[in-house]
Amino acid sequence: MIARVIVDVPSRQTDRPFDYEVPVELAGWVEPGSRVGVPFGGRVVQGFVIAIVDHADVDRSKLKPIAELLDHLPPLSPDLIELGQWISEKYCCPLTVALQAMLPSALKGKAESYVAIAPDRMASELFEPEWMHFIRQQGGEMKLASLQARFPDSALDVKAAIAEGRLTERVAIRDRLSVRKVLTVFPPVNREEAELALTAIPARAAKQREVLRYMIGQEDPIPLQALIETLSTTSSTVRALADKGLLVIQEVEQDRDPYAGRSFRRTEPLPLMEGQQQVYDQIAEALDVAEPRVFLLHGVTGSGKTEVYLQAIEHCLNLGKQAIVLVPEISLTPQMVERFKGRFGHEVAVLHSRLSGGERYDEWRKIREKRARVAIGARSAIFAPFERLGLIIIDEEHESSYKQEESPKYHARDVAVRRAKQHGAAVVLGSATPSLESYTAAALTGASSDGRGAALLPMPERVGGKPMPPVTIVDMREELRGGNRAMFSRPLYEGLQLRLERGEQSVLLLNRRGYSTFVMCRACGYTAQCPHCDIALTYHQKSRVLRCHYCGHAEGSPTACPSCESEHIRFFGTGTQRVEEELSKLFPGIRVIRMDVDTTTEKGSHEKWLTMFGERKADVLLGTQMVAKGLDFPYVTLVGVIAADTSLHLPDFRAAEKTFQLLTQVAGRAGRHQLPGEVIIQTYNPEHYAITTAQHHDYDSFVKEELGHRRQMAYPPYCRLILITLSHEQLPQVINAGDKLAALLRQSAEEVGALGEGGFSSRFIEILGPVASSIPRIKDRYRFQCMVKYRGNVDAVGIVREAVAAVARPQDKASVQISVDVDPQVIL
Ligand SMILES: Nc1ncnc2c1ncn2[C@@H]1O[C@H](COP(=O)(O)OP(=O)(O)OP(=O)(O)O)[C@@H](O)[C@H]1O
Ligand SMILES: [Zn+2]
Ligand SMILES: [Zn+2]
Repeated sequence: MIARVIVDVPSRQTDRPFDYEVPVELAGWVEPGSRVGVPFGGRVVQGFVIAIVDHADVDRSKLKPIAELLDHLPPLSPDLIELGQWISEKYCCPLTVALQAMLPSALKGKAESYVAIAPDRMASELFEPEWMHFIRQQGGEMKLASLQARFPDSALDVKAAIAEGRLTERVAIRDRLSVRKVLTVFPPVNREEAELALTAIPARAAKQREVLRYMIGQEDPIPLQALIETLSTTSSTVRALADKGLLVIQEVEQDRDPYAGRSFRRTEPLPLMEGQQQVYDQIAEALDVAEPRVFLLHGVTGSGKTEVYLQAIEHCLNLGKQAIVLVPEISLTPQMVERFKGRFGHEVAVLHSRLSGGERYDEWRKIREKRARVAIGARSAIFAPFERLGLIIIDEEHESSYKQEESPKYHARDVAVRRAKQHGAAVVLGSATPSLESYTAAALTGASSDGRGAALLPMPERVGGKPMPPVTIVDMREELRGGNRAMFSRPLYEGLQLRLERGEQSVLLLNRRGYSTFVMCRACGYTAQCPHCDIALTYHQKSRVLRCHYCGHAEGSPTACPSCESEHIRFFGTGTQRVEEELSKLFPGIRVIRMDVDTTTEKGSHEKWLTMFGERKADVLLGTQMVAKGLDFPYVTLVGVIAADTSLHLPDFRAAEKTFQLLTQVAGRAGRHQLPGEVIIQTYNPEHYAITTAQHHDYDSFVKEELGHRRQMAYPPYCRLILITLSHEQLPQVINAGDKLAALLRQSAEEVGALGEGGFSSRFIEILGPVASSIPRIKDRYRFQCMVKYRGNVDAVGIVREAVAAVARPQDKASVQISVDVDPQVIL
């Protein structure tokens, strides 16, 4: 039997299966999806079996055997392998990178060397070195690294011993994390016998008596540690009883449950509103026929999308299938999880990046071992290892965080559609502000069963006919003319004042992108820049440190200008910290919760702040994008946006779309319950269509206007993009490689005969660049980019793959690095 293995060496040359012999003792265990350790280039590396075949491509006698099998259940299934192949093709990345992305990081094993005393040397020798004696004490085998740590001078001797055959070396793949096992004490099986034994225990072993008596009275096994603590005894006492065969101590697998100790109030399905019912019926019908279908649920904020998701999932489970719910990382709050756990209890597995590696691994195993039927999580939860998927829900489908920014640069929305096709599952994309891509796909094509296009499901009204909150636009230029230089306009100031008086709550959004504090000298104009990246350093007030958000470089903040020695060096910008200060100045005693990257890095902090706010322990929730999504607090009656424009001027063709989405989302946080709400948006561009349409909650008008611009500039959804970024420490090298790449791309584009056929023909390809990236240097590497725009039946990815392969020389570490981003979301 021969196994085709994808080795975990991510490079272009190794991105193909290699054949290995399956040793007899592993036959029947090794299957497609198995994770194995295999010898490769003089090392042992981790790999995935993607197929079992009878004939090898090479001379069978030359095949090496698989060194070890890493899990008894294969972590990947054939459908996930196929999905990985699709990702690797579509997003131009090595297959192993795609496969590894599907698994919790705990399963990324690394090779470790072990040394063992050779079998014929097991009899202890008279004059052996201390380290050899030590290995013997360890049972004859131990980790090489541990031996070296203990005997740092032994390296040469150990090497010699291996060469002489006194020691053998073995390499094995070890997981970074493993199943957590807890030593557990089991009550005696035969209680009568134990009672008898109890009387036989001598009086001087009183502690043993006590432990045994206690265990006789127990129904369930108890963790050893807990037993020791309860009876204030020692492990040797318990072990003594185990040695006598009166108790059993065993390792028991235990889950690290991040939600342990929290109870979730059981909720019942609500009777659906008419709008919800219509949408639900269509989804339920698709689930019944089990055909792959895509729906775009366009429901305004507060229209009750989540209830529809919950009932659709219930229907899916009743059909004996499983469901995946994707939500953006920052919306995955306890509030959100609670809504799902409240309905489906412990059958919900939660997967997100704020869990520790171990917790993530355990949640993943819950799915793998069929203990969970619903997975809720961020982007990568799309790979939840379910076998019969019925439904995939993507909430806030327009969120750019569904696109992974590092390899594999996949979009979870596209992966979802593909996975649904494999399983005959339905996909529901939900949003109050659908991405233009999804919206045009749905509006133009409607539903079709081949998994392309989508059926539009509108929910234009809030639950119970609650009105959308009125939105006031404040022109900050007028404020300035009126003599107000503060960051709060008079209407926003008065609005906040009123909420404080009434004991209601406010949410303040600081749209912070590119808007953090920076350091500038007022005398000479010097700004503090990162020495490794062409970007200004951000000032962190608490630690008084300047930090680069791209490479992590940090330095103390200067007291005098490094350039002209003037003392007029100041911190500029309006970070959340400054808004917070301003609030306390204007409203003494105001209770503010600030949520931004600085206050939410600690594990659980995000949750802590939201719970506090929900319990009305603060008057204002102030934050970045994090406060815009999914929150549902009954006492929030004012939403203020401090500066709507900051995202409007980014060098990104989606700038207007992102601004509109953010404003609409944050406006939707107000007045969702009994109390009526109000929204105040401050801006320097009051007539911009992204702002005026958001004011009127008018998605259709926004889309119409925005599509006009996209069409004119030939941007998505009127074409597709591939962004190729080249980087190198030396500028001439990057420019050279960029020119070469662009020339090759143009040549292939010409060959397919669609080059420059203009913006509106059904088939075209256009090569832009090379130009310097908008951040021209990151981590001491210069960056240039080429952009491929294409439409219609053109294999642009194929063209790019070939051109990149011709320019990149990956075996040469000093060569230019090239990264390919298909359907990029961020173009910096
Ligand atoms: N059928 C129903 N009957 C009564 N209340 C409902 C019903 N459906 C939803 N609700 C309530 O309406 C409120 C808004 O619903 P939900 O949060 O699901 O809206 P949403 O569309 O997901 O909003 P957003 O996109 O703003 O997050 C919630 O408090 C929810 O409990
Ligand atoms: Zn200066
Ligand atoms: Zn930097």
